[in-house]
Amino acid sequence: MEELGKNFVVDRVPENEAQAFICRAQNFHDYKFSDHLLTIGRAGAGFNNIPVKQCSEQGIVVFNAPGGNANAVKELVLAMMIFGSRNLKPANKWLSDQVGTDQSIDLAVEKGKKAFSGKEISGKTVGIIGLGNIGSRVANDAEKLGMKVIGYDPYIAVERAWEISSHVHRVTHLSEIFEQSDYITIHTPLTDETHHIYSAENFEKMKKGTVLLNFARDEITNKADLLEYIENGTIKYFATDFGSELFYHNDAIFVSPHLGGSTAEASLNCTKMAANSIQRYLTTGEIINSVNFPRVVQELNSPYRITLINKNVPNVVAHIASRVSEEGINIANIVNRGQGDYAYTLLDLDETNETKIQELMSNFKASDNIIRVRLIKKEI
Ligand SMILES: NC(=O)c1ccc[n+]([C@@H]2O[C@H](COP(=O)([O-])OP(=O)(O)OC[C@H]3O[C@@H](n4cnc5c(N)ncnc54)[C@H](O)[C@@H]3O)[C@@H](O)[C@H]2O)c1
Ligand SMILES: O=C(O)[C@H](O)COP(=O)(O)O
Repeated sequence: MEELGKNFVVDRVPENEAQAFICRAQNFHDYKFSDHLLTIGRAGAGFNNIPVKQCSEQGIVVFNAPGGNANAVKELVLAMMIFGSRNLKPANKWLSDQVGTDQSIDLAVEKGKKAFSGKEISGKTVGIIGLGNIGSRVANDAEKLGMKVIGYDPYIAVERAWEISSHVHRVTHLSEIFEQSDYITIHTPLTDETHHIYSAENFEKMKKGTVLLNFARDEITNKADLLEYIENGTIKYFATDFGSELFYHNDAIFVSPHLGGSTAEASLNCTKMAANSIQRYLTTGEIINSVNFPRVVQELNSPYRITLINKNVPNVVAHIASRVSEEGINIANIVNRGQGDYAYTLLDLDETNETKIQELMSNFKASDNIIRVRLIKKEI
């Protein structure tokens, strides 16, 4: 992988000696991370497969690839809205059950096709929950396809808000999405708030014949409630990226096997983004696109940089500064940023004496509240 540069080997070290993992959606919740592991790059958007809290406690910086697969998901979602509207799943099943000559099947088709007459998406209302990298793209393109678009996202990022067409109407209550939409799609992470958003309480508010989509996470849907509201005609069609035995033989449900982000383009984008973040972190200590540590970018102009991951408690910076001063070293630059319970420090030193630097490192390693210490030597 060229993004990692010549100083890194890929796949040729035992797992418990690796400094970095790059992964997709495999579950790490029961995994014991070795002390060698410094970072994990999730080559995708969702990171609920990674025990982020545990990683923070161990000083492991977790990166994801925001937006890297957003176009792929958007295209599939738009396709699935049309697929559901045009009854293509039951129509295809009906057609494949026809027997006879081409001529007799043609006759049956012309007679029987009216049973599958669909609806156009143009002019209809789509409600989008979550206007991040994917939701904002779905919103803009649905609008271009002639739809009226309403969106709900109480935590929308400023950059995303700027990118969204002024024709997209933002609603402030989730219930408005369920009450007003002909199509509903969700593009949020799985959180306590989004868990089972698709359940009876909200289905009850929907128009009869709504097309519902879930290409975010399985646990967003309460499956028993979903089947009940398909049965009573409220939900005309459900398209999802997450399978269940309950779904496979239901004509009103289409399931793809977690393919939203599975295109050649998205896989390459995400892997490159994760590899770039990891490479930058390992070689410069800088952090971009981390899900558990703040963004810290600072050019290295000194012979040595020490990076510290510490608990976000009072006096840590003062403690760092006094340890440096005790060694008679001059600080060239210091950046400290906190996020939640943890903080990250880049400490650039005007010092070339390696013995002094190593003593300082040992002091830091022995300090309370400092979880991880790394030394980076400026390449000349
Ligand atoms: N099916 C797939 O293959 C696939 C691919 C990519 C992402 N995903 C899923 O889609 C999710 C979204 O991806 P993204 O790239 O757009 O992420 P993103 O972080 O760019 O956007 C998520 C958006 O959801 C919003 N949000 C969070 N909680 C919310 C809530 N309770 N109500 C409304 N909005 C809320 C956030 O403010 C943010 O704008 C991912 O977390 C992942 O679970 C699935
Ligand atoms: O969150 C994501 O990016 C998607 O769920 C894609 O997961 P994948 O990398 O396993 O395809």
